[in-house]
Amino acid sequence: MFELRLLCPEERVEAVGDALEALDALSVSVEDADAQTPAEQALFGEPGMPPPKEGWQRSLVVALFTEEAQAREAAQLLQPQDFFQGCKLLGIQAVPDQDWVRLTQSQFEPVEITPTFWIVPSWHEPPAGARQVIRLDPGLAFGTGTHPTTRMCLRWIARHAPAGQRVLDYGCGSGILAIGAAKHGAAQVDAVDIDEAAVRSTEANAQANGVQLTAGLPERAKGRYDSVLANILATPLKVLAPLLASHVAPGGALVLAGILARQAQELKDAYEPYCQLDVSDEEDGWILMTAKL
Ligand SMILES: C[S@@+](CC[C@H](N)C(=O)[O-])C[C@H]1O[C@@H](n2cnc3c(N)ncnc32)[C@H](O)[C@@H]1O
Repeated sequence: MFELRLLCPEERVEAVGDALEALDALSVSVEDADAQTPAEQALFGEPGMPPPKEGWQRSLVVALFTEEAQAREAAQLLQPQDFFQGCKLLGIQAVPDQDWVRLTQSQFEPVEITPTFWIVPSWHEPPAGARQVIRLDPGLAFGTGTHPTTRMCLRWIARHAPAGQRVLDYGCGSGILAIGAAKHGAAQVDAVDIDEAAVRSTEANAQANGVQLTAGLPERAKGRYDSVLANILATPLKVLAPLLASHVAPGGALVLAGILARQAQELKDAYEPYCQLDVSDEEDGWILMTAKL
């Protein structure tokens, strides 16, 4: 692979990027040409505010090509164009071969939920002492155990070991909570999501983990469950309050995540007609709220 490196003023970046893509660049990346210098510019605003400006004053534009000849031809075609005015060709250089798969994989390590309960990517050996292991690779659906909300739900499952129970994972994503419950002995597990891709991902992950569960769209959730887990977000959790509460069997547990610490009271209020929610775990500003019905 060969990369063509260009320096472009802010107003030229879009046209040059589009032209490079039209010239069959495999990828085009843009970064602040003044990064790591006193002239570096931040392009993010205060929370809730727009960014101070759309682009950097000077951008380093890097286009990747399979062949050196393609990179040279792109440079020759770009230089006489009107929209190239003010831009500068920095050079063409070979990109050393990398094992990209290995590099990506090396960023995903096994995740410890408890000393005996781990989430382990397929390319790793489970750590010694792991008794319940969820095999899961980063994929399209949310839930690979790297987010605090998922970890808190899994910790709850490990602590409350739902052996023999009927469990509902509402908003299953990758199916990680449903699989975790099955690995802890749940007798029947239903996993539902509004996203069809999540349903397919859950089915595939359940099979890869050798566990039985039923995955489907939300209407697949039927009747009452001993434990209902929902890691969504505060707003949908509030809307879903009557529905989720109606799926919990008398004496059963409701476990909600995806809630920021400052949203605790709103959630308590929304569920007050059905149960008393309490904060039972906290990690990185996220809370786990649970109730017995
Ligand atoms: C934050 S992910 C959680 C995934 C996984 N359960 C976990 O704990 O990592 C939330 C999931 O809820 C799904 N979702 C969002 N709103 C929903 C709704 N109203 N009903 C069912 N699923 C919903 C999303 O498609 C997404 O897969």
